[in-house]
Amino acid sequence: MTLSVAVAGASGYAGGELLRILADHPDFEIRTVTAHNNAGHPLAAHQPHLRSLAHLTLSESTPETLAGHDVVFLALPHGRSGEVAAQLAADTLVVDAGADHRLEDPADWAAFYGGEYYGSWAYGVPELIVGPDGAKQRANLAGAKRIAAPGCNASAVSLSLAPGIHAGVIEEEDIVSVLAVGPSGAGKSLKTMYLASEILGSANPYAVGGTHRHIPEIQQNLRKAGATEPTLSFTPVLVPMSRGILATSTARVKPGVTAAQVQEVWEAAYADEPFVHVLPAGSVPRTADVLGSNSVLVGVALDQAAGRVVTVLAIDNLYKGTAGAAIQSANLALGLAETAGLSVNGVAP
Ligand SMILES: NC(=O)C1=CN([C@@H]2O[C@H](COP(=O)(O)OP(=O)(O)OC[C@H]3O[C@@H](n4cnc5c(N)ncnc54)[C@H](OP(=O)(O)O)[C@@H]3O)[C@@H](O)[C@H]2O)C=CC1
Ligand SMILES: CC(=O)N[C@@H](CCC(=O)OP(=O)(O)O)C(=O)O
Repeated sequence: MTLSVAVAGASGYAGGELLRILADHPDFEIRTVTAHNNAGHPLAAHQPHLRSLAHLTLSESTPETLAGHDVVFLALPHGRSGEVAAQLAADTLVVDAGADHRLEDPADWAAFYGGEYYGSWAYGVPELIVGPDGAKQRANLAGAKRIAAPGCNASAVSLSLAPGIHAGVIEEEDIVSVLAVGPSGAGKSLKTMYLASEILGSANPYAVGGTHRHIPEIQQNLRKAGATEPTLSFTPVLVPMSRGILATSTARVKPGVTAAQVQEVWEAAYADEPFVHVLPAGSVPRTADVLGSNSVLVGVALDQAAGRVVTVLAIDNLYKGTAGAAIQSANLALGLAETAGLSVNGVAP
């Protein structure tokens, strides 16, 4: 049976990537695409690379235009998706690419976002370890009607560290994550810091000093993996690549843990995962290896002299970091094959 789909925020980067994947998904038919200032325009004016969808026109992102679909994907600014989702039918599967439903503690929401708190939904990273027995988040997605897709950086760091936290081979305090990120993570809105003249030839740190909004989301994930009060220094650095995240995380190793044990822990955590691949010992990924795919590549090493485990993880922020996670989670919620419509193969060079 083909399921009808609406994508809100279809003129943006996350909306565009959702549409690109959904266009080739065997179980979905895209019926409605919506925008805000650009409502009324042909979709092709904003997503000219989506040739098979060139017949579609952008409507307003109202509850009325989004009603009557089996699945609604929201790729709207923070605050807006919470407002729209609250007006959608309870039996519609709603997947939010934004942050409005990710945080379980209203105090975290107030501290890092502010404004109305809309409550938390099932978190859209199926591969995350969320139970003391090693249970994965996919179990909580089966049959869900409301799903919060992750923050792309939060997903990268959480997937990097959850195996080590769960297995008890790393300390949960004094974690340090530094990420190289592409500007598409910030969306299409025009801001000076994302101009080509500011980005090309430069590496620009931002949200330095514990202010990034993904910090409470990562801590929430690490608690589910087994941490009690994880502390994390998190610094993203904007680099000149349109897509991609390379997350380098380090954490103190527990006494007596060997390099072979560290490799085994990460391999065991992701052994059966279709999209998360642990590289052989001594190998680390590049962002170029995952662009355009739902793949997560992670390399892990033990820095004996520093007494720290180092993980290096690469994802495409728009694919696995957002749209791929949203669609993979929707597949699980709907009882479809988890991998339906999603590719492990990237584009290169
Ligand atoms: N880019 C990324 O890598 C990631 C993005 N996300 C999240 O996805 C969501 C969309 O982000 P992204 O695609 O990057 O952003 P863009 O700026 O590229 O797109 C925003 C979309 O929202 C629409 N929009 C803007 N203002 C309003 C409004 N007031 N009411 C309704 N619609 C509006 C825009 O329409 P119009 O063009 O007509 O103005 C556009 O379609 C955000 O919540 C973001 O945080 C999550 C993970 C990663
Ligand atoms: C380059 C850049 O600005 N990237 C964004 C990624 C945003 C994201 O993952 O989405 P949400 O805003 O929905 O959390 C950032 O670091 O905030």
